[in-house]
Amino acid sequence: MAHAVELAALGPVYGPNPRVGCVLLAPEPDEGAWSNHVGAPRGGPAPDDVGDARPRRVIGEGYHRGAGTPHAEIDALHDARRRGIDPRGATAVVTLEPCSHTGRTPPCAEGLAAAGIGHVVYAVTDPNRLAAGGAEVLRTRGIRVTHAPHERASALNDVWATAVRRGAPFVTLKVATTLDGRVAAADGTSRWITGDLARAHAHEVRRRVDAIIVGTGTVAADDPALTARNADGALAGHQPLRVVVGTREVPAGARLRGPGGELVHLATHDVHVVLAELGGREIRHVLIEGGPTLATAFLRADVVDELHAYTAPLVLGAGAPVVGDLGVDTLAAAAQWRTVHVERLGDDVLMIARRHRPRTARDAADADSDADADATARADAGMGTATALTDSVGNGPPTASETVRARKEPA
Ligand SMILES: NC(=O)C1=CN([C@@H]2O[C@H](COP(=O)(O)OP(=O)(O)OC[C@H]3O[C@@H](n4cnc5c(N)ncnc54)[C@H](OP(=O)(O)O)[C@@H]3O)[C@@H](O)[C@H]2O)C=CC1
Ligand SMILES: Nc1c(N[C@@H]2O[C@H](COP(=O)(O)O)[C@@H](O)[C@H]2O)[nH]c(=O)[nH]c1=O
Ligand SMILES: [Zn+2]
Repeated sequence: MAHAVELAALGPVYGPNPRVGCVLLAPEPDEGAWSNHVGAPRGGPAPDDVGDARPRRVIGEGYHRGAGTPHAEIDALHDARRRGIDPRGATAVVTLEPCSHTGRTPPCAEGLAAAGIGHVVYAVTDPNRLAAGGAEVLRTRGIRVTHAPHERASALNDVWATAVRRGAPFVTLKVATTLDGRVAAADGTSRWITGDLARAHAHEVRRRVDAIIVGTGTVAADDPALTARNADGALAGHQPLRVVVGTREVPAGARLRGPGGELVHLATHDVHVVLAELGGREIRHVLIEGGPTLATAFLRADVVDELHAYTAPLVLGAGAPVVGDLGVDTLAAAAQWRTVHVERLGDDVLMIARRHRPRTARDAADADSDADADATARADAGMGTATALTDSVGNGPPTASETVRARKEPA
């Protein structure tokens, strides 16, 4: 399963579909094929999560490359056939329950059954109600099915699964502030609060989300392009949707209208309308980069899942605060957050925190493992949301990006 997770991680983190990996194992233990077994322990065979006394030969592997392309299981079956191997009787180890539905592609449960697969081991129950039920379909075909929960397999699609269960996107709120929590000086100047490394980091995050949201106030003040750019300034291959919220028009010459992701203007102040609209477009992960008005509206509605707070060593003493009144009049009424990652970026510091919401009975029923939710969130900070983040809360190693101080992103 660990190798299936590695394969899954090769897929795109953005887009409507999950990252899924699949490894096909030969039906019988095969002494001669030791060198083909990825991760075979040097000291000799050991039980693996397929339940065998010793690892088996890998006869095919695959992963999902994004909506509309073959699912991991089908990709792995193709791989076996490319190798000239008949997968009949093989075990399919897959990170997500095989799908049972005809969506953009045919159902994998049927594909595995048709290929004569003898045993399916999967890590995560599919939270997508349209696609779920593949395990049962396989059982009714007489195929042995094992559910083997795996923390990293869950963590890999944590953001996606949250969005799919909810039918609305996972929400990340990014703010770049001074030490005294200001996003602009008294005269309105707001560029160059945080440095180049923070900017590069924020662009890396943009490359991983499906949509970026700002309010019309930010469009008017900053004229942002809201594109995802590589280190050399060139547009990244994946461009998130650019969403502007508010009643004012986006000016004809706005940079937002230039090259980049599709521009969507939502003339509303209702955050739930915004999220429903984006959920309807299969947007799984949104990044809010708006000003204090938008940040306040989303926090007040308690729809923010993750906070990315970039803090610069500047003290202004006056100027717009990052967030307005949230209706919190006593400490006990404040929303609870848990820090899942801290990183120094030049002179700035990034803190990533996840909203801590007690699990409902439904969440517990949906969950695949007993893994602590924070552990999942920390793992996700490294794989799902921010880039190359280590679990560095208090004890992580310094990152390669800790050396240079530079300037704030011009968006
Ligand atoms: N440091 C940072 O992280 C950032 C700083 N900034 C700075 O913030 C400032 C702009 O702040 P701000 O005007 O708050 O920017 P916003 O992006 O939050 O836009 C606010 C506008 O959006 C519309 N709007 C959308 N939703 C709501 C809602 N729920 N309630 C009320 N209005 C809503 C309103 O305009 P309408 O009348 O059109 O409906 C409102 O005036 C600039 O100085 C900018 O440089 C901006 C982004 C990031
Ligand atoms: N195995 C697996 C998925 N399994 C299920 O299929 C759903 C998407 O189906 P479709 O619209 O046909 O692409 C997805 O939400 C998930 O529930 N999806 C994937 O994109 N890749 C895969 O490898
Ligand atoms: Zn499938």
